[in-house]
Amino acid sequence: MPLLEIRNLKVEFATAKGPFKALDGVDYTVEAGEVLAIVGESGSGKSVAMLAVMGLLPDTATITADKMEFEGRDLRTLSAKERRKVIGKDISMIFQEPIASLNPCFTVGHQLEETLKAHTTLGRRERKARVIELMKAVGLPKPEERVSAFPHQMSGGQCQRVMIAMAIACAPKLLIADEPTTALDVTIQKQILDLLVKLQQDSGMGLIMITHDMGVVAETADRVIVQYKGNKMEEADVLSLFENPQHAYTRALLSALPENATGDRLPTVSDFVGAGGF
Ligand SMILES: Nc1ncnc2c1ncn2[C@@H]1O[C@H](COP(=O)(O)OP(=O)(O)OP(=O)(O)O)[C@@H](O)[C@H]1O
Repeated sequence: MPLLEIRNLKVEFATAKGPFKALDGVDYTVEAGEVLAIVGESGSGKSVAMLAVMGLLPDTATITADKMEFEGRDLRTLSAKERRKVIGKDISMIFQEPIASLNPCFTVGHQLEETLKAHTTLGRRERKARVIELMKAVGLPKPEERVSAFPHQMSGGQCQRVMIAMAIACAPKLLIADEPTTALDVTIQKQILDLLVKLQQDSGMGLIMITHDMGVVAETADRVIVQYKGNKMEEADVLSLFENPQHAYTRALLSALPENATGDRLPTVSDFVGAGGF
């Protein structure tokens, strides 16, 4: 049984200009221990799809799917209470803006402890020990001191490490990382990607990596879904996708990688729109 199995997921938003179809019938399957990358440019519906899984879309969204299962449990029919047991514990998510995702009023140690309080039965002393353990696991220096730091006293990369610590606090079976390195400096991006891959390999959790960056796909993924304007263009294992891309849009994304540059200017996807028939 797959960890996550979604069939024909559609999301439509009610907007002032009328209904807007953000996702138009996409399938996603993630096996236990697998890294799936969902790649596509801005607006392709990558985030919307995973926010639908997490139940985090606003009321203006209408979500339909023929199947939406986590470990065989139907996510569509879970009560709010049952959903809280799965979301944030078995499935967790990290976002692009680590500083904005943390509460500025509380220390990072407190915020990590709150996550443990919500989802585990650990006592106070055990929680404090686990917080230090988690901070070590994500490579935060001097965790005994850093527990008392507020988010604004940390760098973006360190805040993302805290967010990752929060996300793995309850040993999730599936972690969804939505552009986890986009807001960070280039040198830090690589460190955070390496950390995510290491945590995934050590724990065996499934990982969904949402990205617009084929470089990130190459570094992390086992399998790749390429999305464009709410539709799936292509799905393949990572080697086949890079060696033998089937769809013109995938070739467009690949040609935007710096190592594939031929002229004095990098091509963009818009150079291919129309020509490739998508
Ligand atoms: N709450 C909302 N109301 C209306 N439209 C929305 C809402 N949230 C997202 N959309 C639209 O849905 C489409 C898909 O958005 P989504 O955030 O999933 O794109 P994405 O591929 O993740 O790109 P990005 O990397 O920019 O987030 C976009 O056109 C976006 O404007």
